[in-house]
Formats: sequence, C-alpha cells, structure tokens
Amino acid sequence: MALYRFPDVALLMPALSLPRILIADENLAVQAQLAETLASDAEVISVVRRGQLAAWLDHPALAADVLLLERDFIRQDLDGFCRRWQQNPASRGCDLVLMGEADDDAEIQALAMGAQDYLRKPLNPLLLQARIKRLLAVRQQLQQLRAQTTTDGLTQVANRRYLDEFLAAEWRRAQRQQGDSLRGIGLIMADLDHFKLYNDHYGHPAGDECLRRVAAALKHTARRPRDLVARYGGEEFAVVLPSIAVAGVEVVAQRLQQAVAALEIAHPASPTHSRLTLSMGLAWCEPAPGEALGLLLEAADEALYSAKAAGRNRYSATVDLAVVRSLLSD
Ligand SMILES: Nc1nc2c(ncn2[C@@H]2O[C@H](COP(=O)(O)OP(=O)(O)OP(=O)(O)O)[C@@H](O)[C@H]2O)c(=O)[nH]1
Repeated sequence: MALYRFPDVALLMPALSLPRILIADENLAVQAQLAETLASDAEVISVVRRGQLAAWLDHPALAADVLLLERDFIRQDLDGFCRRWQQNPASRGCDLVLMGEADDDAEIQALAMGAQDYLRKPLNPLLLQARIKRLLAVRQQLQQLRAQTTTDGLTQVANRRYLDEFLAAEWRRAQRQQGDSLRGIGLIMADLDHFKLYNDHYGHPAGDECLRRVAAALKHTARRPRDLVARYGGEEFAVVLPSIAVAGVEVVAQRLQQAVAALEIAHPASPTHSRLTLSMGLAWCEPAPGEALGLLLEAADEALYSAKAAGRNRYSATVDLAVVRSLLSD
C-alpha cells in the first residue's frame, strides 16, 4: 500500500461523524443486506472488486473504521493479506472482520490471523448488527483512551510519547521512500523566552494559561494534515513537518513567530522583550538508510540553544543534516 497514514492527535479524538464501514463482498445480495442492516450505525461503502478495495485502503482520506471482508474475496492468500494488514501502519487504525462459511476451523483461523471478529454466513441481521455495534463501541473507547495517553493534559497538543512515536514512524517512512523528492522531515524546537520570569511575575495559573494559548497558536499555524505540534516538556514545544523541502522550515518558523507575537501576551518581567516571545531551533533531514533519528533532535536542540544565545525571539538557520554528515566525514 503506497500511502502512509499516521493519525494526528486530533484525529484520535472520538469521531463526531458516523463510523465508516467498508464491505468487500462480490455478492450483491449480501452487500444489499449488510448495507440495510448497518445503515443506521455507520456510513457503508460497498466494494465488489479487489482493485476497488486496494484503492480504498491506499487512500488516507477514504480511510475506513472497519473492513468487513468476505474470506473468498481475497482468494488464495488470505493469510498473507492479514499479515500485511497488521504490519502496515496505513491499516492499523481500521478493524478487520472476516465473513465466511459456518465452519469452526475457518473461524478459528480468522481469529488466529488477527481478525477482530468472524461472521458466519448466512448472516443473521440482528446478530450482525449486535456484533458490529459492540465492535464500534470498543473502538470508540480505545480511541478515547489513546487520545488520553497521547495528548498533553494542559495544552491539548500531542505529548512527548506521541511525538516519539510519530517521529519514529515518519523517519522510517522517509527512509523507505529513497528517491522521493518530498521525503525531507523538518523539526522545529520552540522554547518560550524567560518563562521562569513570567511564572514568577504572574504566578503558575497564568503561566499555564499562557502555555495553552501558545500551544493553540502553534497548532493553528502548523496545520498541514501531517504536521504535528507536541509539548516536548515544560515550556518547550516540538513542531514536526513531514514531506517538506529544506527552505520551507524557515517559512513555517517565521509564521510560528508571528502567531505568537499576534497573541500580544505582555511579559513585563522579561529583560529582552516586553511581550512573550519564542526562540526556535530548526533542523531538516532526508534520512539515509540506517541513520539514527536522534541526530535530528540533537541538531534542532543545539540550534535552539544558539538562537537563545544570540538574543532570543528568533529562529536559527535550518541545520541540514546532509551538511553535518559531510562535515563529520571530512
Ligand atoms: N506555569 C507553568 N510553568 C511551567 C510548566 N512547565 C515548566 N514551567 C516553567 O518554565 C520555566 C522554564 O524556565 P527555564 O528553563 O529556566 O527557562 P526560561 O525562564 O524560559 O529562560 P530561557 O529559556 O533561557 O529563555 C520554569 O520556571 C518552569 O517551572 C507548566 O506546566 N506550567
């Protein structure tokens, strides 16, 4: 599957729209029966050819919550399909339910292959509805739980744990896409200037409110579907920019700086500026096979340090890891 889908934290929040169920079955009578049974609980999409299924699964915007798959639809290599399904990050967010004959061995095999459930044919509409409702309810609970464990409680942006997961997945994706012109990853480490003095002056609750407003402004600014804003710790945020050219990183940094300036948060205790400002370290990389992700973080961190040392309220030049690599090998 060509396209990669890693949900933004906001997408992990409980969905407000109906869940989407993709039904892959060549039998039109079964399709009609399923569509009628599930229509009140889900948006139902019918797929009757294998090519259509691949197109749906490959397209992140069309992502489904559940794939209801007739065993014979895949024919010879059902086991291989299920294995690829589990390994592929693009399908990780979608539950797999197999349908087939009323046969214990087939059901055991389906569950062993990683399907969430097995529906026996001929389908009993009430049983089918009950099973799918239960699956969707569990799914929603898991999504809520995942949202809690991946979101920073104070600022509601991604937390450090999700950042690590996200960056590692993007890094691997870029490593797989050798030759792709847009496989560069930008990383901006942003730190509020003299935030200790802000806290000392206004108190911790005001400091917390300030962090919330800045986080919202960053998130509003880095808003491409695959951009990620995360709280790295304390008053430091990380902004990940997948599929970006090196020149784009500074453009985003400039916008982030403007967005924080536009908040016009007074900071009378600051020795450098009368309003709250950000310092940012910028790094960019086209990851080579085998290259460690830690280098990108280190580069952005060091660049942040130099932006602070140069007087704050500024961003560094973008550190291109290819240049660092060639300097190291000289
Ligand atoms: N209100 C509030 N403050 C926090 C939170 N997390 C970290 N801080 C504060 O952020 C401040 C960070 O201080 P420093 O690391 O010394 O840096 P700074 O004052 O921002 O100075 P520079 O980074 O050098 O510009 C400390 O006072 C922390 O207590 C939080 O969740 N809420």
